[in-house]
Amino acid sequence: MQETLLSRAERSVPRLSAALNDYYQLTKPRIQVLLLITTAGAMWIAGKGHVEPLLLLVTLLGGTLAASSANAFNCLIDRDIDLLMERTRRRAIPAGRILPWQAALFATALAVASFAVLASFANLFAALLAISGIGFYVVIYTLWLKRTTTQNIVIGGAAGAIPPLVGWAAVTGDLDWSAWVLFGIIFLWTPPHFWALAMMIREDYRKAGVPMLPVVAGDEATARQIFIYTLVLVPVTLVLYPLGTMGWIYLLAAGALGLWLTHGAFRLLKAPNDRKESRSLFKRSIFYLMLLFVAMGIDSIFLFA
Ligand code: HEM
Ligand SMILES: CC(C)=CCC/C(C)=C/CC/C(C)=C/COP(=O)(O)OP(=O)(O)O
Repeated sequence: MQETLLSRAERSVPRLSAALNDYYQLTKPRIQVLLLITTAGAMWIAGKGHVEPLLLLVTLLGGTLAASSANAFNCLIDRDIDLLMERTRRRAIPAGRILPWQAALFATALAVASFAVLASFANLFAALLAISGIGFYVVIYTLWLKRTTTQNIVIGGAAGAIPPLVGWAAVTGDLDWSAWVLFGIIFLWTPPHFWALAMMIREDYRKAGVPMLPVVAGDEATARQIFIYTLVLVPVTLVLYPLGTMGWIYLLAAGALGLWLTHGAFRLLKAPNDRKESRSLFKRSIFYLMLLFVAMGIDSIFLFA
């Protein structure tokens, strides 16, 4: 009897950890690291190199809960198209391991937790910004634009640019020009980031009937758009220097990183059908944004020392 109970308990441990992992994956954890870096970078600059460790911690926690909620709602709403795409068909909802009502409850609980954490330990403005980020990503991007227009991620990309606003507001209770430049950087970065990926997996989106730009307009037109957005993005990153928000260390880093990203976008422009080039630009876009925000952090240490 005791043995049966024991073996039953032994069997339930892996099942519980598999279920927990399914819920964890619903939050798209791999994307969160970069969202955390952009939030922390904004807080560091807003605090002129000095941020209360506890405020940093609770803001990153509240921001992660908000992004997790947004991603879980996205997985819930997109379960039909996720089932049709190779990249996403093994996700827990389309694969039937999490039921839609369970995902809805999970996503709602995360949103409530995010609001409670940010409103209690940061401020109401930061909490409201995070909630509006969830609303924008879920309603404007996922429910409306994603399935209806090739400009889906251009407008929807504004949601991904909200985390630095949350970080800035948590520190100052307000948003100034520099905060909006950070927003603009991520807003303009999103099309090169995402369209490079969409070029790699264009057939998946075609199968699912999602009107991503490479599906509708083709590789050449998409590579051209990526190049244009990159050319606009780089000068916007440099604006933080004349604004006095960042110093020369950042200026040099942003210039060098900008050339590196532009070079990647140019190579794709020359070979728009080459999947190696789109894959390389997608990876480059992620390192680019990560290193840009790391450079902001390093510069603030010297600038505000
Ligand atoms: C509307 C805007 C965006 C769209 C449509 C988008 C789309 C995607 C997609 C479809 C993937 C592949 C994910 C997978 O294979 O599961 C991806 C990867 C990624 N995205 Fe985005 N993204 C957007 C904005 C952002 C933002 C704002 C960030 C962070 C600041 C971000 C960070 C990342 C990272 C780090 C990865 C790589 C994950 C990995 O290691 O596989 N994305 N993105
Ligand atoms: C403050 C706050 C809560 C902001 C929200 C930030 C956020 C969740 C950004 C995520 C952007 C993203 C990964 C989009 C992919 O969606 P997709 O549906 O195209 O990707 P998929 O095909 O992998 O599901």
